[in-house]
Amino acid sequence: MSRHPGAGTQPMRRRVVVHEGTDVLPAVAVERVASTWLPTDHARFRMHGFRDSNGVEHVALVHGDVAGAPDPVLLRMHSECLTGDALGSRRCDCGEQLQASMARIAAAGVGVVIYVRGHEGRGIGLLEKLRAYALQDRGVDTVDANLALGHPADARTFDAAAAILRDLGVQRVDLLSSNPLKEHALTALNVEVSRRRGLDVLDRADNAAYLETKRRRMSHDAAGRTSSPPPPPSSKPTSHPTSAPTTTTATDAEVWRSLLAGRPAADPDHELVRRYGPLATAPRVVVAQLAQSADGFITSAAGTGDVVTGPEDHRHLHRLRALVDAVVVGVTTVVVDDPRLTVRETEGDDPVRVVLDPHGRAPRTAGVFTDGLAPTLWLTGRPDVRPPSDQVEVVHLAGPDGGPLAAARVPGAVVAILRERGRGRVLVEGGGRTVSSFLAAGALDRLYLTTAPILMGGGVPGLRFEALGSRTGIHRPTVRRHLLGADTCTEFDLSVG
Ligand SMILES: Nc1nc2c(ncn2[C@@H]2O[C@H](COP(=O)(O)OP(=O)(O)OP(=O)(O)O)[C@@H](O)[C@H]2O)c(=O)[nH]1
Ligand SMILES: [Zn+2]
Repeated sequence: MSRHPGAGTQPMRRRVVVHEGTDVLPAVAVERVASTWLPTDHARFRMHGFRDSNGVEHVALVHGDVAGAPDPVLLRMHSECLTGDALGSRRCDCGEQLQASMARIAAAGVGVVIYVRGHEGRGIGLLEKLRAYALQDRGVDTVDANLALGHPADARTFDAAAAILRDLGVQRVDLLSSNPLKEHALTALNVEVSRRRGLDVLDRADNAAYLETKRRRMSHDAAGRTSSPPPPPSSKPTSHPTSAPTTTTATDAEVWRSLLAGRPAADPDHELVRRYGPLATAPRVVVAQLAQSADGFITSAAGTGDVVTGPEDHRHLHRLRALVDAVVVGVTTVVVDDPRLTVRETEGDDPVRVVLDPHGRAPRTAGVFTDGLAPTLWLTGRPDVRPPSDQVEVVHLAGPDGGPLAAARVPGAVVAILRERGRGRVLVEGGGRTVSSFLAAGALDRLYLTTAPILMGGGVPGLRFEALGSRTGIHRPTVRRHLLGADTCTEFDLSVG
């Protein structure tokens, strides 16, 4: 079926030539050789295999109806990276970007991933990239390593990708990339880039220095930015009647600020708006977040606070904190983890910290009582507990007769106490028992349950509750799914039914 161009007798079915401006350049042509289906975790993509006139084979994953689409088509033009894409390397962020872009396109319903072969190592080839890695192991940065080996810092060309877009009938794209040079390359090849936005992929300890170098030396956007700055004059040809000016779009930071301000953001498609829009605009809402292994444990048996989910889930938790007025934890979490419960991994104000401690077990030396980072409410059934510092307000939980409050009534009482203090937006953050008790009491509007793809076999249990009053014991709320790196966050809407 597949044959090298010119090597066989079968004529090429399509040949697309891309010219830069009106110049006749050595153009790259592509031939569509095969089309099939590719079911993936994200969507069932139509997959087209192309061979370019240099003999390099590429694939395009197409979702939805992209040919002649009236709106710009979401595009990921992904440079081949065996180590990142196939082997899960943490030296770069390629694998995560590829998965995130497939998820994004699946969610949007329309889009294209072009997997560009021949781009390995920014165009220097796999083994040369490994030699560059070996230099980087000795402290050379990613740019100087290429140069030291006699290669340009970036040897990629995007003609084949532009030709594939033509073949697919795509003229206008929303580009998923942090690299402005990709945008300029497409524009120069007469593909209209209506905007460019980065993917919400976090730096990790193993790739932070590499990503920092790309930002400092290779003009990649700063973390979290998704802007489309105008291209540098030298890279934009003047003779381009068909290429429209690039529009600047809201950055992640701007979208996040509008969410913090409770304003429905302009772009309903933005990942942050999709994820947090409903929470940001509700004046009163009680949500919970819990992270657990696929078999339902939040930490090992020793309860030493090993975190089962990855950094994206961690950042998600900080975003939830920033969007609420109060964050509630059970006393065991305070005793075992001594958490700060402040907002550190995103912009936003710290919520008031609430310790739920029916028997007065929390140590007076706990950070939430002594660090002075944010006010704390200590909710306890023990009448003799006094505030350990000015930052702490003690509220005594008592039943109607002044005696201990029944466990099943505690969640409702907590919400009422917080509302009396003008704290209508509440996050219940842990541990497993506290979140489960709010769920079982019907006190939650939303539950974000993040599952890590790991099996623990035992440990401190996550969600455990009695069947929620349904006869089958199975409860099927409406859900939305968010991919957070390797983890999956399922958002249960519990406000109905
Ligand atoms: N030479 C070299 N190539 C690398 C290195 N790390 C990753 N790559 C290659 O870089 C390519 C991806 O480029 P990146 O700079 O990560 O990102 P980009 O494609 O320019 O921009 P994004 O669209 O935001 O991903 C892949 O082909 C990788 O194989 C490295 O340290 N040295
Ligand atoms: Zn990579």
